[in-house]
Amino acid sequence: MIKIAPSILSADFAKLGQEVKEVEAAGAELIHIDVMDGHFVPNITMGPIVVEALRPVTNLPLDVHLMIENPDAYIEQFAKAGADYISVHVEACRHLHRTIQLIRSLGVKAGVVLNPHTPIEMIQHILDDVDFVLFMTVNPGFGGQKFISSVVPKIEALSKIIRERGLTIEIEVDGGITAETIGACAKAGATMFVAGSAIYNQEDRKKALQEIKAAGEAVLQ
Ligand SMILES: O=C(CO)[C@@H](O)[C@H](O)COP(=O)(O)O
Ligand SMILES: [Co+2]
Repeated sequence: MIKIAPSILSADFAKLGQEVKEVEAAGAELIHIDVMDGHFVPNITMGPIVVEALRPVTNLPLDVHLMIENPDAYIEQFAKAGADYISVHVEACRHLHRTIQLIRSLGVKAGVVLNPHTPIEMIQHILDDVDFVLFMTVNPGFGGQKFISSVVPKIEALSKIIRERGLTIEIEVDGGITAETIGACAKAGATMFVAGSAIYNQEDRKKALQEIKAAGEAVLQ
């Protein structure tokens, strides 16, 4: 089962509600919201008020990707605003276990994110506590970057650990996902795929989304 999470970072911010509705109608499973603070990453995007504004616009789960320093200070605000999934970067958390517990205590699915260069060993002691792991396949900060294929063996290695330990953790992949790159990640064990520019920068978003999903499902048959 392949889930597609369009990233609104590549949407038209002047009509965000409509942009979300369009990908929902096109068959998206989640809406991915990239939160950037200008410190952890060199870009500034949106905060809890955008999540709150989008909450009544869609029935889809809101997948909030926090690329911020000190995420603990904002997690409650994002949960109250309507986030269903919240992920934090292992590189931004001083007390990762505490942060993950905080997310879960608010009734939100908790995820941990790894930058392309961060080894999976960094999260082996948190695997019992997370709902999902997000692998960055670009350096975080911007949409429209090139997929970094050297991340795929890390996805494969984590899938093996998840299987061996009998855990129920979903693997999400974010960055440069297209109909060409999704297959290798799906084969490696990922099930949730963020796609920003490959959907929103296309004339026919529905066609683009369906092609990406079909390419992911094709390798599983
Ligand atoms: O978190 C990020 C970037 O930091 C992503 O969610 C991007 O928004 C994905 O965009 P594409 O690579 O699919 O264009
Ligand atoms: Co993201």
